[in-house]
Parts: sequence; C-alpha cells; structure tokens
Amino acid sequence: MSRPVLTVENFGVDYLVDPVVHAVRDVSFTLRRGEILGLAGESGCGKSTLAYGIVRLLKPPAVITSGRALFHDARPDASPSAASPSSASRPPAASPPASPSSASSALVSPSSASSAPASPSPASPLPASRDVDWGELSAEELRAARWDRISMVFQGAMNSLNPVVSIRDQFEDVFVTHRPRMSRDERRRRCGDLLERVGVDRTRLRSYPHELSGGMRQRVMIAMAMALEPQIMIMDEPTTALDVVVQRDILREISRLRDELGFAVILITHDLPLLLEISDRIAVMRHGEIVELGDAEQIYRTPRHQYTRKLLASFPSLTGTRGAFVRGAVPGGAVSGGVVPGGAVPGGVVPGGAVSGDAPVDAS
Ligand SMILES: Nc1ncnc2c1ncn2[C@@H]1O[C@H](COP(=O)(O)OP(=O)(O)OP(=O)(O)O)[C@@H](O)[C@H]1O
Repeated sequence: MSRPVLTVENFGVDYLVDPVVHAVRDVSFTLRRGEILGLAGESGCGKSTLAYGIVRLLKPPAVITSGRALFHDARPDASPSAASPSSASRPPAASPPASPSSASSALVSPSSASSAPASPSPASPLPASRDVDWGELSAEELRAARWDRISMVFQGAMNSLNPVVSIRDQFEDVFVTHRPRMSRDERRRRCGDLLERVGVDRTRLRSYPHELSGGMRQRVMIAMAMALEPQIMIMDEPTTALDVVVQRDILREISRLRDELGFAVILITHDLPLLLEISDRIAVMRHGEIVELGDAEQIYRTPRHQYTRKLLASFPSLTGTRGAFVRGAVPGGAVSGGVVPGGAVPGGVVPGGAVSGDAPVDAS
C-alpha cells in the first residue's frame, strides 16, 4: 500500500445561509500517492464543497467549521520559485485570485474559480516541510502550491481559456509564472509534449480556443493542470459539458496518465460505472458525510452501506444486460469474467450480491 499524499481529518463546511447548510460533515479520508479516489454521491451531497474546501477555494457564505487537509509533500525542498508577473494569460482554473489565508473562511466559489481574474505570480515558496497543513498557508503560499503541488480541473474549465490568446501563449504562461528560469525553447518543447500526452497534436499550440472542439479544449486544460507535475489532481466533473463518448475517452486518458506519471487523483463524476472502472477506491457521500469508503471492487461487489446499494442500483446499466467492460477476474467469486458496469455481470451477480434482474435494493 503506497504512502498517503493527503490526509483529510474531520473536515466540516457550512454554508451560512438561513437555515445553515451543513454541506460537509466530519469527513476524514486518506488519499494515497498515485491512486485514483472516486467521490460518488447524488447531487447536493457535498462533493464539490469538499473538493474546493480541501484546497481553500471556497468563499462566503461557505465556512470551514472543522478539520484540516494535510498535504504530504514528496519534494518539500523543491518549492516553486519566485516568479515575475505574467501578462499573456493566467493559469486557468487552478490559480485563484489573491485571497486571505484565513483557515476558517472559504475563498473562491466553485463557479467563479475557473473564471478567476489573472492571478499574481507565486511570490513565496511553500514551507520546507514534508507535511503541509493547507489551511495554515498564506495567500501567497497557496497560490504557489495550487497548480504546482495540487492542481484542479473544474467542470467547464475549458471555458476559462482566454479566447483572444493562443493556446501556446496560455500554456507557456503557466511555465513563465511558475518556472521563470525555464528557457523559451524548453517551455515550447514542454508545451508540445504535454499536448501530445493528452492526445492533441502539438501544432494546435498555434490555435485559438474557438478553433478547438470542446473535447480538445478540455484536454488542453488537463494538460495544463499536469504541466507542473502536481502530486494531486482534483477533478470535479471535468468532462460534464462533453458528449458521453468524449467524456469517457478523456477520463480513461486521465487513468492512463496517472499510470504513467504517478499523480493521485480525486475524481468527481456522476458517471458511476466509469468511476467504478477507473478508480482504485471510492468514497460514497451522503448528506455531507462519507458513508462508505472502499476499494472500487468491494464497493461494487459487496457494498456495505444501504445507500451505496441504492446508488449502484440507480444505474440500470450496472444491473442491466447491455455493454461490456471487464475490471478483472474475481478470485474465487461467482463472477468469472469480472465486473461489467454498463452491462450484466457474467455469472449473474449484481452489486450487493443480489441476483441479476432483482429489484433494486431498497435503501429507504
Ligand atoms: N453558495 C451556497 N450557498 C448555500 N448553500 C450552498 C451553496 N453552495 C452549495 N450549497 C449547498 O451545499 C450542499 C452541497 O453542495 P455541493 O455543490 O457541494 O454538492 P455536490 O455533491 O457537489 O452536488 P453536484 O453533484 O450537483 O455538483 C447542497 O445542499 C447545496 O445546495
């Protein structure tokens, strides 16, 4: 089992509206280095609030009421270097505007973070410590650390590309801002390499955002989020605006890149079958709490919590008879060919141990 890269302890977030919304309640979990942790749960259960809270990207009326997110830095001495201000564009999505460092007030709303104004360049390095309490960082340290240590891809992030700036200039700006000592040639080479990693031809660097399809733009965003080799990528429905086939292609691509590059991912998507396919573990949230956390295989085969069973049963494709993808053989199990979200499970076993064709589990 790999070492943790993030430990979230007793995390709580309220929205101070009337009545108060307890959006995240006493959430604790560990993200292991290099793993994909899927966050599942119905709309409004607190997934985004948790994700944004971890990296302090919320703003009032959200208030972090308890807990902390401890980042275990693998390269505490390689702090982001100071940089000169940059003007061509901003690192989209992952770099929020200047903000106070209060541990208790959240800073940038999910909806506005991806369209944040140009961010000042990071001015100070992270503390040279292996364990960094994200809530203790100053605004400057947060700006330096986001994107560099933990990057985020938000829903609709592709829309935050500046329409009048070429992909090359926007891309290079990430390096100009965060790696000011990198030579121009090196920057250009890295930008092209990164684009190709996500399946976009490097000649597209010359393009403007409107010349790219939605899928390509989102791939560009993902490439940018990978640019500084973050140790964690938080992806909140990164493909929602795209059609299903493109969504799945991109999410599988993220899984492949994780295999290559070793970053850990917190992935939020409503596509539960795909989440089961590409996640190592899945945390199931309900009413702001994690009600179950386990290996994807276990969550699928032997969900312990009634709500998990209900969630699985709410996907007809998980219990129906169409489609085919195989997660892997199940040792000694009734299922010979592995799990088939999107279709029947060979052997007729469905989530929760029911028999294929059974009525959904009643979680009421
Ligand atoms: N700005 C806000 N003011 C008040 N309540 C809010 C605000 N933003 C979110 N909430 C509430 O907080 C709770 C958690 O919302 P959140 O967006 O985190 O859920 P989610 O699981 O990410 O939902 P979805 O899957 O639809 O994105 C919900 O009850 C939501 O209505």
